[in-house]
Amino acid sequence: MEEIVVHGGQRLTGNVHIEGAKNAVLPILAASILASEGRTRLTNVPVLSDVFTMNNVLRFLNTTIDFDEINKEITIDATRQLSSEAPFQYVSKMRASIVVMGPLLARCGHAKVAMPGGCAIGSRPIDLHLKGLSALGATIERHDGYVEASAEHLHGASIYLDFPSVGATQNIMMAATLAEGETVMENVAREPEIVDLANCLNQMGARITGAGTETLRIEGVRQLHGCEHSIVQDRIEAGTFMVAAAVTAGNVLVEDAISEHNKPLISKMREMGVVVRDEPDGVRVIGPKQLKPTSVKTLPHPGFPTDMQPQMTILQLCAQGTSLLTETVFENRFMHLEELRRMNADFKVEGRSVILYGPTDFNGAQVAATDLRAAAALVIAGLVARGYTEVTNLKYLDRGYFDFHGKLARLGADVKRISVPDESVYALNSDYAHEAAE
Ligand SMILES: CC(=O)N[C@H]1[C@@H](OP(=O)(O)OP(=O)(O)OC[C@H]2O[C@@H](n3ccc(=O)[nH]c3=O)[C@H](O)[C@@H]2O)O[C@H](CO)[C@@H](O)[C@@H]1O
Ligand SMILES: C=C(OP(=O)(O)O)C(=O)O
Repeated sequence: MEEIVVHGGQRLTGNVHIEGAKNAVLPILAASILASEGRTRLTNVPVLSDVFTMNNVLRFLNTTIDFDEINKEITIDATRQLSSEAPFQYVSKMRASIVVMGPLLARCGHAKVAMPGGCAIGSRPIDLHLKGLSALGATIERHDGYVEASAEHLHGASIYLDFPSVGATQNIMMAATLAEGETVMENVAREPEIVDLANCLNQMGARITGAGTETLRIEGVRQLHGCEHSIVQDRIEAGTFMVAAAVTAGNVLVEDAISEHNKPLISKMREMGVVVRDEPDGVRVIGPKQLKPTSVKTLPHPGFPTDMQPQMTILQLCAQGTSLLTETVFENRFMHLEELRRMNADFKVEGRSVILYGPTDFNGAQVAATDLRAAAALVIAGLVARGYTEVTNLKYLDRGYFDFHGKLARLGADVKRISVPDESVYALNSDYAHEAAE
């Protein structure tokens, strides 16, 4: 197995490059299913395990995928007759594969997708996805762990989402592109990744307006075709490096970051005493000697993103005083905190909120990532801890960060990714990682 070993205490300085967004490329790959004519070429594609998983789902559906990892480009040919079943082996690996449902239904008149189930951060039902597809005319059946949607033809509808779910907005919007007539979706997700998906769909010939607002209007068309599209920058990766820079009292230019996409994070960081400024080539972050405490509540966009919550708790734990964080989007996204307790963090969870007692004198420890953003948060804690921090379970990190340790090392962090012997052997040999890191 592999782990990241961080020796804390270095200020981060320099420039860091940000990849295309995982949460944009995954639904856009699913959207490529809709192109019955021509190929789709995506650029600025992040090289992530989730992207490989989505490529495998699409291959299983009978598309041809060519991933040029060096140039970060994917070409998809979905012009052949497609299979309409996404089995458990893929959907269980990555929940986001559920977004093939809308495009498959629209393109094939049928979609059978394994129920995604929950994950470490919450239960994650898909009732809103199904409610929307059924409003477009699909018959929905659930059996043997699968959900099956069928429709001879889809028709436009008025759909109000009870909650602005990102995945439901994407699935319904994609299905509606080929429905007959107009679909009006209200209370939809407004994330930049929704806007990127709508832009790509429009280049494929769809007629979508209102992306980025609470109401989407989709005028159905008969057919979509391939296009060229560059994936939007990853605001969560950018935000993660902003936090890493701030917490180490560093000075980092996060290249090509779009500050408009990270407004709630930047506003909180400024409140804590961090200097954040737009520059021609990106966003510069300069961390103060002492951080001020603050209160944060996660919300759908344009509120504070839940995907930045674990990283934010590190900043709060380093602040001079008591901070509060309330997680309203996922019911179980505090698991990184128990790991941080081993690094000397002091906090109290009360329902959906956590009171964080700073400043923390973090000490290095062996910690295990429980999910994607928890992994990043633990590495960031290691950057400011005394001694060595060893972060395991890197399969989570690899879902959403390309070369995370390499980028941190180039900013001056003392960090390495190493192979260690099997866990059981390793437990008897705790000095191994430190020796390997030196
Ligand atoms: C691949 C991708 O883009 N993932 C992002 C997407 O996930 P995802 O699309 O799964 O997130 P949603 O916005 O759908 O979920 C948000 C909340 O709505 C609930 N819900 C959702 C759908 C539904 O039918 N019923 C329901 O109750 C969920 O349980 C959760 O509590 O948005 C999340 C919220 O910003 C981010 O954390 C994820 O990184
Ligand atoms: C929760 C996340 O992703 P996913 O929805 O793919 O699990 C994330 O990116 O932090």
